[in-house]
Amino acid sequence: MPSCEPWKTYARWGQDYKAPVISFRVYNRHIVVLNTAESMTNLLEKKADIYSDRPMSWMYNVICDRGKAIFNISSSDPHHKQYRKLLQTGLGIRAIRGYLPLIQRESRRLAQGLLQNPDDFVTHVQRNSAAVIMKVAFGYTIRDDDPFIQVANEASKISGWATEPGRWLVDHHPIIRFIPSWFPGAGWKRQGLAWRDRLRYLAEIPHQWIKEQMEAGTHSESFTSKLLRPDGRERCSAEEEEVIKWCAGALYAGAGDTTVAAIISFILLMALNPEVQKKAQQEIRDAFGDALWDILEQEHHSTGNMTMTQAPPIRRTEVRHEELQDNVDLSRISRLPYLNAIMKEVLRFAPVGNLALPHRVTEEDTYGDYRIPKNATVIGNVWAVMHDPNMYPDPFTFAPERFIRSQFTSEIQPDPRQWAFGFGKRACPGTHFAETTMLFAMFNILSQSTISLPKETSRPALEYTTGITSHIKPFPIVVEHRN
Ligand code: HEM
Repeated sequence: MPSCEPWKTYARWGQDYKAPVISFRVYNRHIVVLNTAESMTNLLEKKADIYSDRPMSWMYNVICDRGKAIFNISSSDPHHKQYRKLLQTGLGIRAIRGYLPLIQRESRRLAQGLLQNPDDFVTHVQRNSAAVIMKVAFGYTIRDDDPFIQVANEASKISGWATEPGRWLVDHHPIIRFIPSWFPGAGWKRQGLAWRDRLRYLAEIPHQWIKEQMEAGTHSESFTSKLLRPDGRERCSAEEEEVIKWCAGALYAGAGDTTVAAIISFILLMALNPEVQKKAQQEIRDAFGDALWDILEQEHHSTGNMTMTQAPPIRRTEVRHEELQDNVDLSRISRLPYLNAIMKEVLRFAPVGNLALPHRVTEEDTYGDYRIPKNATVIGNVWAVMHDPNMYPDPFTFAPERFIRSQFTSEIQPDPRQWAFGFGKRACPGTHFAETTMLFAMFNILSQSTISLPKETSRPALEYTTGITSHIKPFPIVVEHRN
């Protein structure tokens, strides 16, 4: 399998064979790649009943005991429905309205961090995402070098190693999972069992923390605390608690890398597209007038010499924040048309999940002349659709105008969110949350600063990271206070 940007190779194979669907084998596994929007809709959406399972990862699901996590669990397991219901409520539009002040506060902190220390922009973006999701999931306020972040990052690293495609023979020859761990050559099994213990331990840390806070009455309300004491009951059952733990863990796992990747790509794309940036800044000024600018201006002068480790004094920030809320209806930020168009174009131009997550088909099926065997791994090539010139003319140009009706464009191009967030019964339950986090980060960054390339540097060629999530590889940028 191609190890670098495989989505581009799959798209090229599709073009070479003039086929919307390509397939190949890796050991004994049948892989089917869907390269067109039509094939994805016809199979992953319209036949979601048979296309929504996940391929089995024996190393991760069984040896590391992660089969119950929402990302891996079978869609026929009743827990999957239960998880999705809880997450859809916890991440739905109504719940998000309650998180807006938190998202706004952390986005402002991100924008200030960028101004103070632009070289570390990736760290600021990671901190922003972690701060929001830890507060939402556990009511936990993170600090710099926070131990909980290290816990989450370690779990994410182990998960990455244990699910690396093609690395573990047991994924292709599951019979060897019965080999005892002491057996010569069974180092992989000893490694998997060690990871299982570590992952269990790491998942317990935030869960035990919130329980202790609740006992002591010192917690702030969060996704976990609300579910642990449902409908005024003193506590939930042990089985319900297990479900809550898996769901809360999914929040960090789902939000951690994804929104970070999207915001990093946004920042770099703003440096390369000054006209787009200017237009968005004008839209913000037109929509919110001078009240917002006065507050930001005062804030800039009072925090001008601050470093990131010296966070703004909480009381003053809170007061300003309330002031801002009085003057700005936060939900209006999500409705700015050009900002929304930029968000869609970031998701299209540099998709976060180029191959989404793999699905498994549970029955043999046909699509046109193609036979799709039962148990095949089915991959939607999101990148191929987002760069299909028939859907998005001039696909390698960053142009948010594609999504805005005007006198120059007769037709709006398709909304890329229908592919960016996956398919059928496995479609991302964090969509609204992700969009809100992105829009608020974009709004605050553009309100406070202008991003550009360092003087006298030429425009860098774009390169992308390869992984389950992907983003544009960072290059040097300049962030200046926006006058
Ligand atoms: C820009 C941000 C994001 C993108 C592009 C994204 C994209 C995706 C994609 C492509 C999938 C796989 C869907 C499939 O298998 O067809 C997925 C699944 C998932 N995402 Fe997201 N996601 C984002 C943010 C989030 C956030 C913020 C959360 C939670 C707070 C989240 C939670 C999840 C969960 C729990 C799943 C697994 C769903 C399942 O297997 O049933 N995601 N996401």
